[in-house]
Amino acid sequence: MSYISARDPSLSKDYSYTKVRINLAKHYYTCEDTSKDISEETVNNASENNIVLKKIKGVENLGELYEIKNDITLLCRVPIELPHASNVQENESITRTFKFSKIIGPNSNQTKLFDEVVKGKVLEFINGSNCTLMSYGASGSGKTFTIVGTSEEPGIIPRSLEYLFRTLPTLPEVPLIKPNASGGISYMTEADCLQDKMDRQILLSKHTNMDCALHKQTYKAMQERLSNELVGLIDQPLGPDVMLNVWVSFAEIYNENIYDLLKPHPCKGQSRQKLCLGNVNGDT
Ligand SMILES: Nc1ncnc2c1ncn2[C@@H]1O[C@H](COP(=O)(O)OP(=O)(O)OP(=O)(O)O)[C@@H](O)[C@H]1O
Repeated sequence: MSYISARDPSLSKDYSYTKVRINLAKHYYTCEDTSKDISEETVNNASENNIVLKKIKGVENLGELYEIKNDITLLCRVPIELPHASNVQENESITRTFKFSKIIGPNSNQTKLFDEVVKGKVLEFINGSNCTLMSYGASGSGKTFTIVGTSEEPGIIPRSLEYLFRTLPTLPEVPLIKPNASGGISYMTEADCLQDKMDRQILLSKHTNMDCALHKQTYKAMQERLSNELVGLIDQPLGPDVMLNVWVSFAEIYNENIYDLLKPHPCKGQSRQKLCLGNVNGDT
């Protein structure tokens, strides 16, 4: 997990920011058979590294809309009452078959999802691999529920954080190193540490007391729920020469602009600073 570089104003001098657009469909491809009847010939193109999951939220008319053929095949029906494509007869229903790496059915829950899909990835991350998990779906389809969850049913973020921090050995209170924009690390001076501490205090004080208390209360309840979950095992015990620091970034993409959510809100009348995607040594 990296730290958003644009929080450091000095970086803009050293790096050229470019418009970088990636067609994610090419990377995260789920094969679709557009024929009207189910065909078993569809091919699953999700590779070992690109796992495409379909999570199905329980809704009343689920059976009319979806049929889970097996662990990886989903049949979707476009409801007859919806406007159809021009080449489809009236009263004719359309069905489409989609293949995924795995289908998480409506009877699954947050614990199963985390244990079956995410936990292994967090462990891989702890042991040195890069992992990305992206949640994509229409408004109201359950992204926030799945990723954040509730006090009663904590989602992927609180579960990952608890798993991460309970698996790692105790971390130093003062950070000594920090990721930089070129993918390396920089050592922090005493002044950097002080600045970072002040940034954190400002960030937390910018919430109203009510918000802050509510967030803490919710997270505490989540932590209590997760306190009996098993921790992971680090591949190799860390030697005395290994230094561990954890940094997180939290960004929002809104109307095609990227904003750092860990940067305090600007004063009234000022607009939020937009972040740019940068290209450093060929990496975005
Ligand atoms: N698996 C689930 N079980 C129970 N309730 C769910 C589930 N998934 C979503 N919900 C409920 O459905 C509603 C919409 O879900 P949510 O807010 O997570 O959608 P979203 O995809 O984040 O929407 P938006 O993009 O508009 O923010 C919420 O009330 C949420 O609690």
